[in-house]
Amino acid sequence: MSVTVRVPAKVNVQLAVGGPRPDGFHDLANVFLAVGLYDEVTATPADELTVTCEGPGADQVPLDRTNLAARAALALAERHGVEPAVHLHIAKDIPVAGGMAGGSADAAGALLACDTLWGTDASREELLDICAELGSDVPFSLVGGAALGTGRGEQLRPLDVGGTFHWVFAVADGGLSTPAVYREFDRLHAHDAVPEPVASQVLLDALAKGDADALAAFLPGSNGLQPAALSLFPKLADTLTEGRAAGALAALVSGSGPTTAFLVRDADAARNVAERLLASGTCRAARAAVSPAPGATVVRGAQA
Ligand SMILES: C[C@](O)(CO)[C@H](O)COP(=O)(O)OP(=O)(O)OC[C@H]1O[C@@H](n2ccc(N)nc2=O)[C@H](O)[C@@H]1O
Ligand SMILES: Nc1ncnc2c1ncn2[C@@H]1O[C@H](COP(=O)(O)OP(=O)(O)OP(=O)(O)O)[C@@H](O)[C@H]1O
Repeated sequence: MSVTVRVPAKVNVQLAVGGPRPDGFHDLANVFLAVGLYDEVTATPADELTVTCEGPGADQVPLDRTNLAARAALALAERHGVEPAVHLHIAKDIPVAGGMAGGSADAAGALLACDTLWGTDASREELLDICAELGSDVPFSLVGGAALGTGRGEQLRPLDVGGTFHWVFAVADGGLSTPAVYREFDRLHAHDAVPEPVASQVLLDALAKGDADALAAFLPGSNGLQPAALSLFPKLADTLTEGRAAGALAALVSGSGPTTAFLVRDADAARNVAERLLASGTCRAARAAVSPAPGATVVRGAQA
C-alpha cells in the first residue's frame, strides 16, 4: 500500500521582517497565501528510508537524510517509536530554491503521508509541532489556505479569503539561499532601527473581501526581503518590469526569491502575462496558478 499527499506552494503577500533575534531568526508578520502549484509525496513501505525525486530541478534536491521529507519521516518515527522503513517519492512541480516553500511542502507532505501509512494517528497539534521543528514555513504548508505567521513564521492564525486570486509565477534561472537573503537583509539594514513587524489590516481586509485591486494596491513594498533578493539577483528587476508592462496588476518577489509573482485580473490575463514573460527571455518558465489552495491533502491511499 502507498499513500500520496498533495501539498501547495505559497506566496507571501506581506513579509514584514524585524531585526535579527539572538537565535539567528527574524520575527515576522508573514501573510501566507497557498497557491495551486503542487508537489506530491508518496510514501511506500520499504526496508529502509530512501528518497527519490522527479520533475523540474530534481537534480538539485538532496536524496539523503538532509532532504526535508526524510527529516519529517524520521521525526515522526522517532516520536512514535516506529521504524522509518519507508520509501518517499517526491513528484516536484514547485520551483526548487525558488522562495515558494518547495522543501517545506515536501516535509509537510511526507509527515502526513507517513502518519497515514503507519497509522500513528498524530493529533493536528503534534503534526504542527513537528512541522515547526523542521522549518519556519512547514506549518503553513500543512494547513494551506491563508494565514498570518508570527514569531519566525511558524505560529499561525488562519485568515479569511473572500474570493479567488489569479497569479503568474516566473521561475528564474538559478536559485537563492534563504539564509543568504536574510543575511543580505541584515547587511542592508545594519544602520537602521528595524521596526517591529505588524500585519496590515488593509491587506487582511483585501483578502477577506477577495478584492484583487485592493490587494494589488498593497503589494508594492509588502515584501521586506525584496530589496535583499534584488541585491543578490539584480536581473529579477527586469522580470518585474516585463510583467508590469504585460499588464499585471502588481509584481513582487515571492518570499526570499528568486521566483517573481504577478497578480493578474483573471485566467485570460494570466495566459497573456505568462506568454509575454516567457517571450521576454527574462525567466526560465512562467506558470499560472490561483489562490487560495488547500493544505496538505491525502489524494491516494488509505486513510489510517
Ligand atoms: C522567506 C520565507 O520563505 C517566508 O515565508 C521564510 O521566512 C523562510 O522559511 P524557511 O525556508 O522554512 O526557513 P527555515 O528553514 O526555518 O530557516 C532557514 C534560515 O532562514 C533564516 N530565517 C528563517 C526564518 C525567519 N523567520 N528568520 C530567519 O532569519 C535563518 O537564517 C534560518 O537559519
Ligand atoms: N524536499 C526538498 N525539496 C527541495 N529542496 C530541498 C528538499 N529538501 C532539502 N532541500 C534543500 O533545500 C534548499 C531550498 O529548497 P526549497 O525548494 O525548499 O527552497 P525555497 O522554496 O526557497 O524555500 P522557502 O520558500 O521555504 O524559503 C534546496 O536547495 C535543497 O538543497
